[in-house]
Amino acid sequence: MSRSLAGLLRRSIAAFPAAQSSAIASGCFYRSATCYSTTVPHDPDTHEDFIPTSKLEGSGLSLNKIVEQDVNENPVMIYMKGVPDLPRCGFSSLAVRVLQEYSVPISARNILEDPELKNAVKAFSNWPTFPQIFIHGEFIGGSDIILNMHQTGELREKLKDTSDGQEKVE
Ligand SMILES: N[C@@H](CCC(=O)N[C@@H](CS)C(=O)NCC(=O)O)C(=O)O
Ligand code: FES
Repeated sequence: MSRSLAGLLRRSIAAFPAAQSSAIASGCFYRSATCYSTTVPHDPDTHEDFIPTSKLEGSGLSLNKIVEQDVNENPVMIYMKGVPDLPRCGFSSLAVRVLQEYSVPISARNILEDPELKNAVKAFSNWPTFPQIFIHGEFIGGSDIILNMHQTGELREKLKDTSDGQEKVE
């Protein structure tokens, strides 16, 4: 593992000492003000003008089709909280940092921007949490799995057919 990635793993815990015990209990490193793990319940009394809608729906494709297209057309696709340059959750941040160890293009969608997309991705993969990573159309899993695959060398194998998908040498 590169030194930067090992550092990130340590900082994920160390940066939030006060929240550490509750964070570990809840699975949330960013608990308190910046945690996005809660789902906003749909209020049946909300006027339909204010019900969250998907930005992607205007494309004419169903959200399920959009996800299918995303994962088939992009060698590495991640659905995450935030964007690769500004992850909004420690788990998404970790997954991006792992993928950035390789010279592969990373395609991403921010599910925080689109609750409908978030539900569509969960239904597509049958996986309840984010991040969600797909490689060559295959659902891989979340941050624990991608980190483990990186550590065992399995990720390098998976990415080796992707254009210049070699682990970066540091
Ligand atoms: N162990 C998981 C951690 C991911 C996780 O627990 N994500 C939570 C908090 S960000 C989540 O997505 N919860 C459901 C949601 O927010 O809709 C992994 O390996 O990816
Ligand atoms: S753990 Fe809180 S947003 Fe991901």
